[in-house]
Amino acid sequence: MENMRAQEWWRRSTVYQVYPKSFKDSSGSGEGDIRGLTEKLDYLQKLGIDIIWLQPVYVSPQHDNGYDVADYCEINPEFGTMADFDELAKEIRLRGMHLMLDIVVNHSSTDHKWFQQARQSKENPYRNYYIWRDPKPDGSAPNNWQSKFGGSAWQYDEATGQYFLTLFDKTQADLNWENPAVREEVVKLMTFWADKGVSGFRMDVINLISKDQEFPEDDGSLPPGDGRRFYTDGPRVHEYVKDMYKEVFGPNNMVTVGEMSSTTLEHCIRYSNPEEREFSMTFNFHHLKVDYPNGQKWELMPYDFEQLKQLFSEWQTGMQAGGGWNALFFNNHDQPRALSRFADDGEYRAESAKMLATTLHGLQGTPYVYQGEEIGMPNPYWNDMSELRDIESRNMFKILQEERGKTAEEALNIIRQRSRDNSRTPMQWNDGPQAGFTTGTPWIKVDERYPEINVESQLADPYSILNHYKKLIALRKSVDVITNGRYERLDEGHPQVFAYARISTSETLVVVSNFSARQAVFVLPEAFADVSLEGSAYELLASNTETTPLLQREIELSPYASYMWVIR
Ligand SMILES: O=P(O)(O)OC[C@H]1O[C@H](O[C@H]2O[C@H](CO)[C@@H](O)[C@H](O)[C@H]2O)[C@H](O)[C@@H](O)[C@@H]1O
Repeated sequence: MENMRAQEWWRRSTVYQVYPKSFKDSSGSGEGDIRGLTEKLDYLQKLGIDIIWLQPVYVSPQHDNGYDVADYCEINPEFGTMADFDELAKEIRLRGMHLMLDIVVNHSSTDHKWFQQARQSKENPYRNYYIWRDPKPDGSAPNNWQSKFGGSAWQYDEATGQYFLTLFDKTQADLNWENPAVREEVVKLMTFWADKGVSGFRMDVINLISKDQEFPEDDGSLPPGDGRRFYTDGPRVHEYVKDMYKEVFGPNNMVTVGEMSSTTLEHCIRYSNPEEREFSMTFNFHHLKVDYPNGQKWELMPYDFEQLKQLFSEWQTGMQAGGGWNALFFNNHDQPRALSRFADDGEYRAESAKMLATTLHGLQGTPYVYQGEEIGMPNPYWNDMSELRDIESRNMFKILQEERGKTAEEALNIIRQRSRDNSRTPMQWNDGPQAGFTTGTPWIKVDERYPEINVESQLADPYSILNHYKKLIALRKSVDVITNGRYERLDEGHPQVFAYARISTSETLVVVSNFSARQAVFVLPEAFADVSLEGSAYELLASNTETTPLLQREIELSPYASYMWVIR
């Protein structure tokens, strides 16, 4: 396995996630596009990025911003043409970077020709591409499973008198992976993109593809009682993933990441241990639910810091022990900005952004940087619902009032903190009109703090958040212990500090971060008793304060201070 791992270049890589609609508009349409991304490749190369994860640019009615695909092998005209895509892929290759595409095959759009055929009649050859069930005798849905975007997971089709399954929006029909023809279609479409030279895939909610064929009622004995236990990491999922590896990922030597919704450590070890021949790595979301009271995303509470540290530690230790590999992230297009959620986006914005970055980039796994994170973009302030675009947020705004007894103001306050649109505002390139994102009217508002927070100003400042990211990305390539070191948590329930070590035979990395707005003192465990000796061989690799702190047993940390040292 060690030999196999050595060849896996992506273990030292950093991935940059591009939400194309908000990255860079080259045409003045108000929406980002492929050419806009091509214009910015030099920026990403200079940042040190190895892999660009491009979110869906396929033909789609855009009810869920591209996660509702109507044609898997054509480019949505709003994003450009296939020639634009080919040009992008070529320019990425020329810069020595890699392109990773988003593959969304738990479901397709109901606009897809397969679904349009399937709904014609029960006898149509495409009927079995989707999941259809008869109503209960009283005409209601086949079971009580809930859509992740709110409401029943079943949609009634008047014409044929059956329900079809939609775990997300009602226009995202779940594909029937039990049908070998569907699996063949998926291999075919992935082969199409592999043949175009893409280096890998990010597989959307891929652990939901195998459903319990009994489709049982969820009796609520296991929270959240919405049916997910019957389709999450389901009965045949590993078989299906292994087939994709055999047909596409393996032969094309691809880097792949599976997005694993509500998953377990045991399954993620199986998905990402190279001996299993499934994925290169997995995303899990447990650490991003530490502010969900009783698992409820649409209720508010301050985040549980101890739980956050425990979850990181459990996944670091568990994945190491089982030979799995983590995709490391604090931000993505579905999450509010981590800076506003876990730290301070006001007075200590710069310190906070660097602290979160240092904490994450010292861990084992492959780090993902979500556009705007590298300049410390915070959640924007939403004045009212008319400013929001996300389908989930709009559905939930209604549900919170109609079914959960919230006033409009309470519902808006929840949406402000939880909405996926928090991370979807346009990338802030400079302090010009619309932050340099578009010459037109942006599809979603630009955060008003852009004159202060933008790429251009941070490129010019050696101490900027952007340059801090650049340094961390480079360190992963030069300091071996960051890739291979054993993880050990160092703080024992410290109320403000997260501290850990990464240990190999020749190096020890120490990362200490203050997650609070107060001064903190942290004492390293006994094993580090001798590190403060003058002249001992340690080096400060990353810091977010103006001081150069000594590595000694007792470490003082100013608000949101964070340090990374290596001892050799
Ligand atoms: O919160 P989890 O149950 O662990 O699920 C993880 C995320 O899954 C969904 O995200 C992805 O699929 C959606 C449908 O294709 C798409 O809308 C989204 O953009 C994808 O990333 C879910 O929407 C997210 O909220 C969860 O975080």
